[in-house]
Amino acid sequence: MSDWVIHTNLLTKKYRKQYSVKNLNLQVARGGVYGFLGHNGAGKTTTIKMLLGMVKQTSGNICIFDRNIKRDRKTILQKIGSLVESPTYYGHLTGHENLRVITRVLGLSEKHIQDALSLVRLTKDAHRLVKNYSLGMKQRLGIAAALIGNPELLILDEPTNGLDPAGILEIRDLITRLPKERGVTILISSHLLSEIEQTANYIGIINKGELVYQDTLDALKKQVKGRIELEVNQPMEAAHYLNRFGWHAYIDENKLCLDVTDKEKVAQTIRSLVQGSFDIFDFRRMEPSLENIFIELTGKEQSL
Ligand SMILES: Nc1ncnc2c1ncn2[C@@H]1O[C@H](COP(=O)(O)OP(=O)(O)OP(=O)(O)O)[C@@H](O)[C@H]1O
Repeated sequence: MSDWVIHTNLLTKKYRKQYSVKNLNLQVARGGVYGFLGHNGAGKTTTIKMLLGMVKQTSGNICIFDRNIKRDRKTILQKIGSLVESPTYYGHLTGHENLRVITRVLGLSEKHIQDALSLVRLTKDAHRLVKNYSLGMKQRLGIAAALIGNPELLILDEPTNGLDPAGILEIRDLITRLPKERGVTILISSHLLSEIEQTANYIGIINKGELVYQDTLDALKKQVKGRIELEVNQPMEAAHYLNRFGWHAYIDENKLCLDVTDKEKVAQTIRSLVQGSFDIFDFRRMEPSLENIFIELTGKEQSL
């Protein structure tokens, strides 16, 4: 058994001459939450639909549970729960009745319904009509439906889209609990870094169909540099002056900048500037931001 629940090799989808997904080598580890991040139109849904066999790849391979989707599609899909685009439900039925429709099709028992409702914390509201549910509750019902066959892998495409802050919190809580309580592996897509950052331990960033980053969230954080910005009387001269002492100062919007945030280095920089007789009018410490890295990797023109 490999470490990967999902493993794709050069996965590619072309619509006419346009690549939607290009040479994707996705590696989703067992038991964790994989955050699949990218701007709108980056190729997340297309990738997810290929994983679920809803869209046929142009080239490349998909292995899920160490099986090739081309050969073992049915066996693989039996172990996956998914929520792609908005969940479908009957508004005139209760949450419980909606799930019963699914268990009948799958030949599952009442216990499965109770279990799924309890996981998404909808037991109390199970006998209310779904048309009276909040958006967050409807989304949780969609996830309950995805969980009903006790899947090993849960794939959620932008599950918090359109939800209010309370709804987002509900889904976030659920995504954090499931791997711990059930050992489920989760792949969740989003265009919001802040969303993925809260729940995922592994990150894949897709940009214009290509994977531009894939590693742990911690590794991504290590790439993040903070910086200091100083307003000085002669910024260009000050940068040259500092660089003669081995600093890497640069100018951004007429501010003198250095990619340092640790206290000792900040103090040394200011001391050097004072010794060089530069006037310091203003000083700002810019804390490291994951968002900056995301923008760097995916292009500034599409900032979040
Ligand atoms: N059936 C299709 N025919 C032609 N082009 C398509 C089709 N489906 C998707 N695309 C194109 O593929 C690219 C990736 O779309 P996709 O929906 O996978 O992106 P996404 O990252 O999921 O974004 P969003 O969150 O907006 O859905 C887009 O340029 C889209 O227009």
